[in-house]
Amino acid sequence: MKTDNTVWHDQQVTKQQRAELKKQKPCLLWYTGLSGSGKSTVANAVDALLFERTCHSYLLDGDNVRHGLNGDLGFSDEARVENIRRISEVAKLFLDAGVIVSTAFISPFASDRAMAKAKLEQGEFIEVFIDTPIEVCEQRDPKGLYKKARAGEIKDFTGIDSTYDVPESPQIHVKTAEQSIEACAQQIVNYLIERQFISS
Ligand SMILES: Nc1ncnc2c1ncn2[C@@H]1O[C@H](COP(=O)(O)OS(=O)(=O)O)[C@@H](OP(=O)(O)O)[C@H]1O
Ligand SMILES: Nc1ncnc2c1ncn2[C@@H]1O[C@H](COP(=O)(O)OP(=O)(O)O)[C@@H](O)[C@H]1O
Repeated sequence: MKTDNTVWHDQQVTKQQRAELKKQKPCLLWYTGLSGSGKSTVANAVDALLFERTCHSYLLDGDNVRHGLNGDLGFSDEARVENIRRISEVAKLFLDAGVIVSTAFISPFASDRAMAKAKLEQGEFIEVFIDTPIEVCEQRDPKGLYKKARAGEIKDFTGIDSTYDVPESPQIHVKTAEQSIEACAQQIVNYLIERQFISS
């Protein structure tokens, strides 16, 4: 619970100085898509390409964050809202440190993605829609979760009995059923170069 007795301290080293040191413009690549759409795979491939280019990046991945920071949260609508709220706050801290951040969460609700965007400066939030038809996700089923959801063993499964709001105007639209993992990752890195978040 926030109290009235806390005061914001400006830090001596600024976000801009940190970014200049790293020779990059911090931003948040916000991956969103169904389970099995390819968020983790593509985000990891992008992160590896950025690392190769000596960029300072970090990936917050849904499954991993749910093991620690958000280990107390389930998959009700309320829990998902709190999950995204915490992630967006953590991502903002990373941006303050001058880092290029990727978050790979289903983040099914448009209102939560808008909330995450609103926390950042103009242009920093880059919505990356990993657009993969549910039939393809279900066929891939890398964790066997669709099978369990169809069998009624998992409730509130996104795309089956829980909502996914399709992004209306994502900055980057990635179709993993039509392109290789490498091509998807390169599409995102090209966007960062074109918008001068990183140098070519
Ligand atoms: N009910 C239900 N619905 C959707 N997903 C489920 C569910 N239960 C467990 N899982 C597994 O949890 C991963 C999704 O976690 P996220 O934190 O990305 O979800 S959310 O953004 O809060 O909606 C998701 O990971 P990904 O497959 O990587 O998306 C699943 O492995
Ligand atoms: N072009 C592609 N982009 C991303 N993933 C792909 C692609 N083609 C096949 N896949 C496979 O789809 C699966 C996606 O799983 P994952 O990345 O865990 O998705 P999510 O994080 O969205 O749940 C992986 O097994 C991956 O190898």
